Amino acid sequence: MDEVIERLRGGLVVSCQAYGGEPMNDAETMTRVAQAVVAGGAVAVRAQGPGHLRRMRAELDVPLVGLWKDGHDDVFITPTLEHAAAVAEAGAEVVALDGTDRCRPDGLDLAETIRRLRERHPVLVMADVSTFEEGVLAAEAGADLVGTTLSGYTAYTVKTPGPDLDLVERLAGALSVPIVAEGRYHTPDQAAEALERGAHCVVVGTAITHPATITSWFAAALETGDRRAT
Ligand SMILES: CC(=O)N[C@H](C=O)[C@@H](O)[C@H](O)[C@H](O)COP(=O)(O)O
Repeated sequence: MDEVIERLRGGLVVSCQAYGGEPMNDAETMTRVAQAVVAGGAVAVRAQGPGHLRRMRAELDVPLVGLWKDGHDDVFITPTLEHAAAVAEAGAEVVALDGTDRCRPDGLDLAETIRRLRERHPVLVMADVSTFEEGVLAAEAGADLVGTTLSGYTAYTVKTPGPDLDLVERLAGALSVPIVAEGRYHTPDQAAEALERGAHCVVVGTAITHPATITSWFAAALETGDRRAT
């Protein structure tokens, strides 16, 4: 498993996810997207749901960072031990789960979730956190990697337009586990800066794999028309 951490070092992990009833939300399409990002240089793929993960595991050679989203509010990223076990059984080498210290739906705390998951599966655990304090607690709870994924997505954090690079730098300065920079990395420069500020690797999702959002950025810029002569 140390080998997986080494494969991630200094690299780009691309999150290949579609949501709800979106047209690209099927295992076949997301697996093709994942193959395309690997061809472009992604060292690993982050993906959602046992069905997508199983398909990707059969067709990709890179490590999979797997999660299972359930719900939208509070704890929704791989919320319970059973979700985590299903992600591991689908073939993910790294199980990404909510690493905040909020109550989990199955009543287990993070340390117990990680301990019981490891009893069942030889996986790495990535704790998705939203604050520095959560990152410290997640490392103490046994997480192998700590990601800034949830900064801006909890009730007590602010969603800045860009990534939370300060959180990356603080966590990297304080913890010995690898820090994964994730959340609103929209440009290559931002991703490179995360590595300079101590990240072990960077996860980019929307800006590479979510065409509806990328298109909306361009469409909005045309609608504003600020640059057009009046
Ligand atoms: C908060 C949450 O639900 N994040 C999810 C976690 O897997 C995904 O929806 C994000 O796309 C992923 O974190 C990558 O981030 P971005 O798409 O900003 O590059």
